[in-house]
Amino acid sequence: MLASLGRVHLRRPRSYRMANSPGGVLPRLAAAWRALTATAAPAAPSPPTGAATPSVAADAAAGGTVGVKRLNHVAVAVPDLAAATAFYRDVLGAAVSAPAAQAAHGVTTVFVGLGNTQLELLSPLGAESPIANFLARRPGGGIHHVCVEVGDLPAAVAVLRDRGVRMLAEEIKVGAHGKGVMFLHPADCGGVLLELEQA
Ligand SMILES: C[C@@H](C(=O)O)C(=O)SCCNC(=O)CCNC(=O)[C@H](O)C(C)(C)COP(=O)(O)OP(=O)(O)OC[C@H]1O[C@@H](n2cnc3c(N)ncnc32)[C@H](O)[C@@H]1OP(=O)(O)O
Repeated sequence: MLASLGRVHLRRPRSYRMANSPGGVLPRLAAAWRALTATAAPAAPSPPTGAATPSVAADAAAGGTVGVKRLNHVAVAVPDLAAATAFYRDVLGAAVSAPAAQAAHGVTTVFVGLGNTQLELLSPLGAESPIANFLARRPGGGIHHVCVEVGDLPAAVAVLRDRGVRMLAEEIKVGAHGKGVMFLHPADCGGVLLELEQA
């Protein structure tokens, strides 16, 4: 109806009335928009791209971050180093290093090249090897630790100590790559034995 009692009523098209009826598409779109805008979280900042933290030492002083960088290696404790080396070299076709005794760490290591990272095969060396208990509990071997690089290891250790993360050595030691390393207690790192290595 276009007019009634002297007043002009403009009637909307039937398609609009259907869309705007209860349960129609317009009220549903409006409800969806209200729900979206009420719950939408602010956009998360982009993840770091791997660039070094400008000053980890400054961060440490400010209670900041460690500035963790790339994965260096995943270590696998093995009961038979020769057999494990042969498996990675001859069966999987990976390049493997010669075994190297790491007397200061109580292990013998073989590195397995994987292109984007490496595996470190670990075998006990000496009676006091820190992997002896691990292998006693898992005679077949298993993933022992994860090693990530940091730009400034002493500063990273300071940050972590400040945050109550337990170090597994008093001082930074020289690791398998001739660089400083520090192990962090697995109970403070989500059950993972974490090794930090100077990049
Ligand atoms: C050459 C160098 C390099 O890469 O440069 C290396 O690789 S040297 C690689 C070898 N060196 C290291 O691993 C040095 C750091 N490791 C350590 O200080 C030790 O091995 C600990 C990780 C503290 C474990 O000491 P220990 O065997 O005497 O104690 P434990 O057997 O009673 O274990 C204490 C608690 O830690 C847990 N735990 C032990 N080893 C673990 C591991 N590899 N990953 C995750 N959790 C582990 C146990 O389940 C237990 O948890 P619950 O209390 O919940 O039962």
